[in-house]
Amino acid sequence: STGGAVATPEDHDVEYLTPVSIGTPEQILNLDIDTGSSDLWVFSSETSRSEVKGQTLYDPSNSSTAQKLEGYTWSISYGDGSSSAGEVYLDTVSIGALTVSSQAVEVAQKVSSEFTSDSNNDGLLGLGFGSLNTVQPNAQKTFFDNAMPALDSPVFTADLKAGIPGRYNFGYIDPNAYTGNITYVSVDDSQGFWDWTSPGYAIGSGSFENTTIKGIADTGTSLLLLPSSVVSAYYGKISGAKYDSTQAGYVLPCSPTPPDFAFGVGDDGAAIVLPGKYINYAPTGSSGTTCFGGIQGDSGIGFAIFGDVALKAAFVVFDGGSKTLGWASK
Ligand SMILES: NCc1ccc(-c2ccco2)nc1
Repeated sequence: STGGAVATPEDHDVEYLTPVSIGTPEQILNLDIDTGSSDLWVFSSETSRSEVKGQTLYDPSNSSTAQKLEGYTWSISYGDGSSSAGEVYLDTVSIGALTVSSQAVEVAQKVSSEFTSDSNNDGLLGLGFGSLNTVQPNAQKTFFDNAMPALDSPVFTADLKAGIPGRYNFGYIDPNAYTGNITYVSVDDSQGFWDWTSPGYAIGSGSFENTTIKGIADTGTSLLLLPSSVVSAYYGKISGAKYDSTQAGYVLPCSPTPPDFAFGVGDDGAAIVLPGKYINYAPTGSSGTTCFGGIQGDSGIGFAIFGDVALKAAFVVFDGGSKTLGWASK
């Protein structure tokens, strides 16, 4: 089997939302597919009314295939400080033509203000490794883990794009979605993440800097978070760029277009190039003169995060069979 669906960017590509069908008859919710976590949770009929503002709600009582897991609960908090918690059902979940008949659907009873104010986001679909799942008393499998045995190939791919819809596919690699070769690298799944090591970076037309950068491929994080030495080297090349403590990040003049940023993949010289315009993440004020940087520091996290700013420059294969990541330009 195979499947897939469109991934539509929200403002500034802060996140990408994908239609997911849940229950019988189908209830379609737009979920944030997140390779950095492993819970599938949704806004629901059980979500505190004061914490819902425009989201589509999954109502298990309207699904003939919903089965409550009595006594099961979940609670999750994310790196950005947001959180949610609730109870658990099993139901049929589909992404395009790919259906999992008994998927754990975690219904939110509480969500933090960040989710409440994100009116188009109806929940998250985690595609990290199973060890990150928060369901108690027994952890539940991700959609990918449940689907994998039936997939033509044990993979899913992320083809996110700047400002326009891209796609998540399951079970196959679309040869028309990328250019050149796919370079595969090893993954350390010991922390539950798609954790890999880049050999270094280059700024603009500059020489390649060999420096080990260990980090996670995370579709659920907006920015590219890198070691402070790399971030300082990048913004040091840009007149007027500075760390703004009020914005809690590096800001830069939106014009002229900043230099490209490339990160290495594998030991044969392959690299993914971020066009400089991807680093103009969003204007900080109404004038549009100053932009918030799409590359920021990873201090305090313990690893780099290759979030959407990086991923949207690549075609990425998440290989659950070999536990590798494949990177290609496009
Ligand atoms: N890295 C997982 C993740 C995804 C989305 C969010 C989110 C959306 C709205 C508010 O917070 N938070 C964390």
